[in-house]
Amino acid sequence: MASSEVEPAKTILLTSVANTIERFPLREGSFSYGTAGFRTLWERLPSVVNRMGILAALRSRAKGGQGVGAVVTASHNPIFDNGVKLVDPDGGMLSPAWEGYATRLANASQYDVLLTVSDIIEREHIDLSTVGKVFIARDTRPSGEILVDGLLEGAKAVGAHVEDLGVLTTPQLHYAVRYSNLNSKSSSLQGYMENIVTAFRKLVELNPKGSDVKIDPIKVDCANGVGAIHLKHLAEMLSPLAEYRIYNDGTEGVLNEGCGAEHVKSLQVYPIGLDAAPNEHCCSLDGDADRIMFFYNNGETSGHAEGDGFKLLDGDRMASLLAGFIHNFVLEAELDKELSMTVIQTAYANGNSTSYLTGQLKLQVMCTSTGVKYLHAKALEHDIGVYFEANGHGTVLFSDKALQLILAGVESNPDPDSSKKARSFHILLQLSDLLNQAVGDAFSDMLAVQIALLYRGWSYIDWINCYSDLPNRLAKVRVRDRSIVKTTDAERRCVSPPGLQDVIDRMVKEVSKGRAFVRPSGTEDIVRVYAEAETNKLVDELSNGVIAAVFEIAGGVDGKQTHKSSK
Ligand SMILES: CC(=O)N[C@H]1[C@@H](OP(=O)(O)O)O[C@H](CO)[C@@H](O)[C@@H]1O
Ligand SMILES: [Mg+2]
Repeated sequence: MASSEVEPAKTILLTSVANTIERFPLREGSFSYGTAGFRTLWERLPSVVNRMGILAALRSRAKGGQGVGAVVTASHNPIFDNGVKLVDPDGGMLSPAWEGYATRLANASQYDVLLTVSDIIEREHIDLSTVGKVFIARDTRPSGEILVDGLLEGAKAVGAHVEDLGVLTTPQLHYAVRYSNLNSKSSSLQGYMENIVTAFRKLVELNPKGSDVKIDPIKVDCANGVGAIHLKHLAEMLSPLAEYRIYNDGTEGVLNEGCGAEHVKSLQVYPIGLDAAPNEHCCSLDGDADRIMFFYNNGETSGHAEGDGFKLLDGDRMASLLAGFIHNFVLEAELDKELSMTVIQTAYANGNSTSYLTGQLKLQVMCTSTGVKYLHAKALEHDIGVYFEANGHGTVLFSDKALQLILAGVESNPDPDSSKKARSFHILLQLSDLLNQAVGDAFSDMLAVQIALLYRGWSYIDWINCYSDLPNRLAKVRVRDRSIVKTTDAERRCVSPPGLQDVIDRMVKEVSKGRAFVRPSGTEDIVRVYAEAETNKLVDELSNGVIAAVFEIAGGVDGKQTHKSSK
């Protein structure tokens, strides 16, 4: 574009931005684009969401018009919260370099919005002759419909074509964005569904034990959220091969209230309305279906009615099951010399899961900071990257090199029945289709776990018997200013406030298998304290000691702690 044309184009764009933001006045308070985008009470969000529409369109134009996504969701949080998160053209989280723009835009006065937009156009060398493309989706929150209007307006004001995909799970939106920019798969919702259904069916057929097997039915708590809508459809497509019994489908209960992945994980109790008979396979999705927790009732009574016999299989368990399962086929396909495979965890992974992965399965394990974007980025550095947060976010990524080698193996061994090696190539290919390559996805994770258990002939009991979790505690401490707490070494060590880490080190040294760390939450105004040790007694001592130290050294407020749970 000739430079003389730039200024008028920019003036038109800024006028259009000025018009849209005027309709969505800034609310009180400050906003920060954190681990999960922006999240707060929905009434505070109209201006933020409108500005994220503007930013999504700018991001798309900066990427030469590739599709970008914006999803309106507050995941596992209460129904009156909402949020907005942007999705990059590869289907992953917004580039960290743009998170700063997001925060700046969200807090800017009306006038500063124009300056910020102008600044982004200059810095990112945005060619104003490109047209942007923005995909929008939302979860089932009633406020979503209102907020989406602002998002739509913002994106259109910056000259983007907007496609409102309606009520989708967060991973479905990530998938749509990714494949709208790649031509390898259909990016439509139907395309998403057919892709995982086909991969699942083929994997059942490829089972080395034969395809005439019974898949254990699974009870799925959908947290009264968007997962229920799409799981109903998925269940119809997979019937009668597999059976999904849907609970908390949103027809009666309230989103995330007494149910969902966060509820079962933090309280270690069954979701409301789901009666788990001993050893029945169950799981819980969160409100936007990007994470999943598995659980069962082991039949023991503990006098704690809500959680009697409750046994949780979390993200660490998924990492170890799927990593071991996939590695086995990598070995059988004789790809282990050519492909690097790594499991990525965060500091919240139970120490015994890490020992199992490295000691028993002989796999490489790496640790990153909390937040899917960090795990995802690290996974991309490897040919096969298995990443899971303990709380159930995660997937398995296959590099282009891995896919090429697997495809070449399938092409030179078209008959999976010809050898174990041949079958392994076919299985790996289908697993790479089943597992969402854009982001962690409760549906594809659930189906992948079912396949791994099916092939192994395992129940949840066999799965849980791989290792036993070290007793652990996760607590929240409210402090005056959590930004003074700074960490290093993938958040495992605290460098500020001074002296805190020394105290933690001294306490950890005193307990067998002790480990503890503190970090400021990226999503709540609190400091998180994690501790684990060999016994419940020791972990309580360690956890309480560290909580007290944080309170004293980091400026605690509101009593010693606000919340504590065992994982
Ligand atoms: C200990 C923990 O579960 N932390 C969660 C939580 O982050 P915090 O930064 O700890 O608030 O929310 C993130 C976004 O959903 C999720 O990625 C992460 O795992
Ligand atoms: Mg979620």
